[in-house]
Amino acid sequence: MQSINPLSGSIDKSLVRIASTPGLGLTHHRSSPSRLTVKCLDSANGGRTRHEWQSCCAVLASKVASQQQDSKKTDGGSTGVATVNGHQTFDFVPINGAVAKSPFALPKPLSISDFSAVPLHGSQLRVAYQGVPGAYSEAAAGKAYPNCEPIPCDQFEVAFQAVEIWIADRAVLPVENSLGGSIHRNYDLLLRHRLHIVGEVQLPVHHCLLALPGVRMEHITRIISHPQALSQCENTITKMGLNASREAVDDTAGAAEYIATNNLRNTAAIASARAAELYGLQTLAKGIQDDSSNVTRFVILSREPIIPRIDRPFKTSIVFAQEKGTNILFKVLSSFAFRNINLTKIESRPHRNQPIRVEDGGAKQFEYLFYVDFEASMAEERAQNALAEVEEFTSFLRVLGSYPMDMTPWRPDMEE
Ligand SMILES: O=C(O)C(=O)C[C@]1(C(=O)O)C=C[C@@H](O)C=C1
Repeated sequence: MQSINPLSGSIDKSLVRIASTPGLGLTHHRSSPSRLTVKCLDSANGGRTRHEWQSCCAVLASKVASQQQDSKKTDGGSTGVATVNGHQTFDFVPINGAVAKSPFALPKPLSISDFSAVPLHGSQLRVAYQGVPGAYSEAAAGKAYPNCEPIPCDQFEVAFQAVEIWIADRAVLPVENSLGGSIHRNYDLLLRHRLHIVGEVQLPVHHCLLALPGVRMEHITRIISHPQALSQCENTITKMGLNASREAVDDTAGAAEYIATNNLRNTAAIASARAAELYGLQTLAKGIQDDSSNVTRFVILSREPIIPRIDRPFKTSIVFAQEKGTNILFKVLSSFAFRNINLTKIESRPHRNQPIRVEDGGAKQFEYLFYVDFEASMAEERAQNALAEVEEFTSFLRVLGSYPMDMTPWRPDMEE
């Protein structure tokens, strides 16, 4: 996945393949066995993908530039960026002396600093998720697209960007859990980015307590996991009577990997059964979520919206802000109630562009953005009428997506 491959120190073949793909607006030459110079041509006629590639190159160029600073400081690697005749030109050179840190030959998550390779091979859908292999988000990607190529990303934002710059075709991101509540970060990112919700996945989440082989419950003094997973198991862990501190890490499977890589015999991870398999851990306890029907809801994001239909149940997600000084929430909710449109979710978030309104007399009011999901397709007249009405009361309204509902029958034994 990376042009600069930190494990082998060689230039990734996929970058050469990409740079060789006709119509992408990129040219390249190998200036030395370990150096690849890629040039972004403004005049290339690459069709729909050309602009995306150019923005990809711009991102790459700036990331490579910052990597250059870092690598000079740390391991002497060099990466050059220049603008030549208005074209962005950049060299990829392996970072010297980089060695494999993990004993597991699994894909390393994308991070902002290494957006670089965009494989365009075959027709397999590339689905970005946050976390490392074994994360529940990876399972959600597999449920949505069973034959996809899952692309691990180290942050939610990276998954959004991976789709925007065509490294991935879709992103699958958690938005709420039946026990832990909303994943606020993703609500904020939905607004900041221009991707469309094209589907949802509801995934039963069954947590396990994992530790190194041979470690017993009484050895555990620390439990690490994703904050959502810690909160979903809070009561069960307390009831187990473990005298262990709890620490938040980026994702559940990452916690398992961390224990294995660092041979931590006093630490347990809350993660999936698949993470135990992947990272060679044993299961101390399973089904430790506080409710057996624990479910996380994920949204599927794409660059293009889908055409809403009426031949199957659809959901629509919107975000809106109120007119200054008016209280519109009741009116908005009535627009749906009068048309018998069921609301499935409402979430308020700070209006970050304008968080405070100072009223006459000095009182400060917090400003909010409201996210609403309702059970109707934008192809239905009642939904269109409801939104036309909502638009009258609001200063800002955006449809985040109209998409098929996940109607998978729920079975308590469905394990992830
Ligand atoms: O850490 C993971 O495995 C994730 O996929 C993230 C996440 C989340 O953000 O809620 C997804 C599902 C579970 O609810 C716990 C964690």
